[in-house]
Amino acid sequence: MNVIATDINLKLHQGELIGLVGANGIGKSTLLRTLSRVQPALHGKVLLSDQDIQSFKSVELASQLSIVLTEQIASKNLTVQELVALGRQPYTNWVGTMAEADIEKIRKAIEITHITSLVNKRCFELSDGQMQKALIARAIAQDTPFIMLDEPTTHLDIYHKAYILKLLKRLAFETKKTILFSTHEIDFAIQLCDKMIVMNRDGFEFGRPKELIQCRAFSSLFPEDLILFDTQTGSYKVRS
Ligand SMILES: Nc1ncnc2c1ncn2[C@@H]1O[C@H](COP(=O)(O)OP(=O)(O)OP(=O)(O)O)[C@@H](O)[C@H]1O
Repeated sequence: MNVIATDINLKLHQGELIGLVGANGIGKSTLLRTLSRVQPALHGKVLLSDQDIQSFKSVELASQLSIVLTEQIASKNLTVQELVALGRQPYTNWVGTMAEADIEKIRKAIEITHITSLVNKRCFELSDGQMQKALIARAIAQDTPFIMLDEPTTHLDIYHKAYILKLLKRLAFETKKTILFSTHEIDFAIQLCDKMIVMNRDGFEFGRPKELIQCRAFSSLFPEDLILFDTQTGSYKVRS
């Protein structure tokens, strides 16, 4: 057995956008999968609204927590409209009948993720970035108090990276959701997140981006032979 990370102890609050950063292979996806019950923790507890996550029934958990993983979805034959509609599954009855409110949430999720022109396309016809936006729309349609996303902006161009992260920030603030996402866009995360989790070989640091800059959390994230963290601009610079 390979233990990825230990002694992770933190509390996330309503209305916060939290970025999870760290080098390749450090354990960001593993942490998100563990927090969302996709895989079991080797040790310790995850509490959601003070309740052990293990004690939730699956459908109950799906109404509290949505997760966007990087893995491919099961059926790429679905249209974008159908994929986003899956977000409403935890709330519909056993035949999947949707109420007006469900349809409205799907419409809104499609609109704010800028994928209206894609609704009738099948998922296999989408580019990676378009697919990423459709999966984010599905999580938004699910409308849970807690949203987790594993590298939600990987395939997006720089404009849409900023757009999606700002959208997540607005969603967290306006709808009082807790949104946790992993990312390699450290400079965008520093600018937009309320809090960040920095995973490194010695453990993890958790706090507001400004505090993390001050305690040199970003400076010690990578070997300093190639890149240096500039505390003034909050970004990495290539060594000349
Ligand atoms: N299915 C698996 N089986 C065995 N080991 C795995 C598996 N998935 C990941 N690992 C290992 O677990 C460790 C953490 O991987 P994880 O995917 O959580 O890292 P990450 O921080 O998300 O990395 P990246 O930034 O590259 O996506 C890595 O060392 C990886 O090799």
